[in-house]
Amino acid sequence: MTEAEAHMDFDLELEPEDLDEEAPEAKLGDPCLVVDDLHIVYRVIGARGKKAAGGAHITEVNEKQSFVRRLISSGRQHVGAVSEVHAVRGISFTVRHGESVGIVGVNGSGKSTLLRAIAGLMPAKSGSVHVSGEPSLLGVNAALMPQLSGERNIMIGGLALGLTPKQVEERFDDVVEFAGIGDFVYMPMRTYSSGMGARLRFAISSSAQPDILMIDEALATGDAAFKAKSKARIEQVRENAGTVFLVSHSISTIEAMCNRVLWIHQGQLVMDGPTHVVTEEYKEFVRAQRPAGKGPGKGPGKG
Ligand SMILES: Nc1ncnc2c1ncn2[C@@H]1O[C@H](COP(=O)(O)OP(=O)(O)OP(=O)(O)O)[C@@H](O)[C@H]1O
Repeated sequence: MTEAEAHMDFDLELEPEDLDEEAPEAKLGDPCLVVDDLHIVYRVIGARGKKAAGGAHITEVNEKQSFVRRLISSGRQHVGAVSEVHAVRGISFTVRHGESVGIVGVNGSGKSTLLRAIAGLMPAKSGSVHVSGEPSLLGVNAALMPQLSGERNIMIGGLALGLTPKQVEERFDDVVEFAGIGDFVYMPMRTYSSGMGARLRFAISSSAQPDILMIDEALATGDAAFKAKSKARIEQVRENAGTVFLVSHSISTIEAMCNRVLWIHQGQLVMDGPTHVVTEEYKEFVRAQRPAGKGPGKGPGKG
């Protein structure tokens, strides 16, 4: 089984506790996020090949250098060609307050890149992201530091989300309890399992009642009890007219938590609609890929 197929199996994994659950009806408010024809490009030095993970497009960049520039750089070590990975290619959508939006797609399709762009952590090559609301939208992922203890990261992450030091102190015990990391909170974050790290990030980012709560896979790494707690917290955010974005390979988690789903493939939006309509199509697509045994070959809607 290829790595892509292994992930696809995980995609379709249904957990018994989620089967009967559906995301509650959303009370929708005004638009709070507009993504307009967004393009995100990574520049990679020394890369070769035409396709990256998930079929993202790679272009080798032939930079014409001036005579002076060539003269200056002639003494430097040659680091290879510069390539561009076009990870998000012309995505547009609008989200309203109170929506809970899931993002699905095979590995490397551009989900995390899109989330990071919405969080303001990735510059757009072209197009734009317009956000209304507090800058607590900032994902804490960028702010957390693996060499520092969980305790220090709770403070840094809380401050990055706009809390005062006193507010962080008041919420400290709740964050540790929610993340279920016990005394590990005094250890450097680099010693955490990926699940512990993900749970702590979720606990920090949801402690500030953000306008837009963004979750990347954290829920997939938690047990049933953590999922139940997370679901309650997501609903709390939405009740306060917040918006939730969730990237997960667990379709059952997306179905339990989201009212709307965006399906991204090779950096493009292939479907945007009510959760079950999109997840059914997506599951069909993933199943159709399996017999070929070669991972994601054809794109959706390409026969
Ligand atoms: N820092 C980077 N530099 C260069 N290319 C990158 C970088 N990060 C991601 N990419 C490429 O951009 C494309 C989209 O990656 P991204 O991580 O957004 O996909 P994803 O859908 O979140 O994948 P996964 O489900 O595996 O987490 C992939 O082809 C990936 O290889």
